[in-house]
Amino acid sequence: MSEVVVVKCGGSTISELTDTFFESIMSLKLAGKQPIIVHGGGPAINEMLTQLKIKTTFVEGLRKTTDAVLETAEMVLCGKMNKQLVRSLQEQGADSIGLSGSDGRLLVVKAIDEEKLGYVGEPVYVNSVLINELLQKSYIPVIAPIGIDDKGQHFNVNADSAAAAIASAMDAEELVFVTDVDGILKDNQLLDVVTSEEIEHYIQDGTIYGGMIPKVKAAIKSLTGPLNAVWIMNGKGSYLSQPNSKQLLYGTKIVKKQTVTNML
Ligand SMILES: Nc1ncnc2c1ncn2[C@@H]1O[C@H](COP(=O)(O)OP(=O)(O)O)[C@@H](O)[C@H]1O
Ligand SMILES: CC(=O)N[C@@H](CCC(=O)OP(=O)(O)O)C(=O)O
Repeated sequence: MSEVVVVKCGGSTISELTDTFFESIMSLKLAGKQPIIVHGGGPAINEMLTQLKIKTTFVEGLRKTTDAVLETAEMVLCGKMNKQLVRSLQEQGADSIGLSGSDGRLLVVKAIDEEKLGYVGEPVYVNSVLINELLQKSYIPVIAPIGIDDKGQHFNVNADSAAAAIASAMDAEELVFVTDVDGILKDNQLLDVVTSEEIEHYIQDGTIYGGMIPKVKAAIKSLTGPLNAVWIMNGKGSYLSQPNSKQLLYGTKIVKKQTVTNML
């Protein structure tokens, strides 16, 4: 199986993604890579919850998920956001297929803390056999972050952690978080390369906050496996259209530890 590239599209940027982004995904495919899209949809869930007058709160970046919140999140993520991405890829000629993590038990999860967070799950198993079958049939899977537990209960899953779990299970070559900023910023400057250790420090001192926290935590967790680097970049960037020109990458590269080359 050729190299898997997991691209996580943040809800902050999905509605802003242009044809160039979707063409880039097709370019990856044409260059012989196997793109997998995992997406979020936080702002769209917020909007729908407001319309339905359902209260929502966040605990450490995770949405406390009651029955009503779960129903709404599933509707928005698996309906609206997932189909929007599937359609945009199809418009570029891709054979994209939309799934949620509960379809085919693709993303098995366990509750993080039901009392504190309700139906919020953390990934414990990824059905990589199913994903591989789709890749072999040349589909681009587009995966919504809803998980299922061993009793069949559905869960809301942070999309960054879903993407990291899928990248690890698929032995991905690359994991790219596409968001609405160029990467990790410190004093308004883009950090080109950061290590897991530096990230812990930046969370402590408040440089990294809010929605960037689940992203960097998911990145650090996935770096404990074979993956060597995780990228955070802007949905409006041009990297993805240049799969063979890594020197053109623009964003933050998160690495396990500072390599000698990086320090020079
Ligand atoms: N150090 C940082 N550098 C850049 N963005 C940061 C940083 N710390 C927090 N953020 C915030 O993280 C946001 C991206 O996370 P989030 O809104 O959850 O995006 P997504 O929906 O793409 O997952 C940025 O828009 C920014 O407000
Ligand atoms: C548990 C939890 O917080 N789930 C997220 C799922 C969507 C998501 O992660 O979307 P972004 O990538 O846009 O942040 C939520 O309900 O907002």
